[in-house]
Amino acid sequence: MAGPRPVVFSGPSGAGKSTLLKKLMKEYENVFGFSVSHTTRKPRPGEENGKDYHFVTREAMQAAINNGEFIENAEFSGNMYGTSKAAVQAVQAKNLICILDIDMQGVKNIKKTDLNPIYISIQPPSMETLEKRLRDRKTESEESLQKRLNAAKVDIEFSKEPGVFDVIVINDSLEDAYERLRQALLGVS
Ligand SMILES: Nc1ncnc2c1ncn2[C@@H]1O[C@H](COP(=O)(O)OP(=O)(O)OP(=O)(O)O)[C@@H](O)[C@H]1O
Ligand SMILES: Nc1nc2c(ncn2[C@@H]2O[C@H](COP(=O)(O)O)[C@@H](O)[C@H]2O)c(=O)[nH]1
Repeated sequence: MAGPRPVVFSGPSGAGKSTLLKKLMKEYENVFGFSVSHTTRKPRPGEENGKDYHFVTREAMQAAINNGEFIENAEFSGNMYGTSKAAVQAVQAKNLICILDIDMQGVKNIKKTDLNPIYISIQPPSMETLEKRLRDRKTESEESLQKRLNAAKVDIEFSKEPGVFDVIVINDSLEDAYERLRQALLGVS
């Protein structure tokens, strides 16, 4: 795919990917653009269709996958998620650096494509902190929270595999983590 090298953000649910990438895109709005994924999960308060996600039904998403419209897709915590070719192309057409926020399965699948992104893992300082942040976010049912915490344990181990990620940022203090991210991506602090 043409254009500057995309950036993949991955890491456990609740690690702080959205928080960090929103901060980055606010500061560098003419540099980065977000690849708006599709999902079958219900919108959270404040989330906008077409901005945070394309919120779709399972039937519509499966039909689009079958039609070859997705670069990757995955089932996570009981919902479908996926990156459409159109989402990435829309960012690249503006000559912006495309940012993808995807789970571990997405990382594995993107590695089989020719997208060639920089892979960044955002990790929590501990499982206890992760659980607290997810609970305090108040977006998940107990069932969804437990699924996300179980997935997080696998994700944390995956992130330790040599060569999977180019950069690992531990999101302890938000300001410190942001500075490390900015340094890694732009060489500025
Ligand atoms: N460094 C931090 N210190 C304290 N709280 C934080 C920090 N970073 C993020 N948070 C908070 O933790 C919660 C989870 O962050 P966020 O939603 O960005 O995670 P995420 O990795 O994008 O999760 P998901 O994968 O579920 O979308 C949010 O309520 C956010 O405000
Ligand atoms: N494989 C993909 N994973 C995705 C995509 N968009 C988001 N995600 C990941 O899903 C979980 C949960 O997100 P949430 O918004 O419900 O909290 C998180 O880890 C995201 O990174 C995608 O297109 N493909």
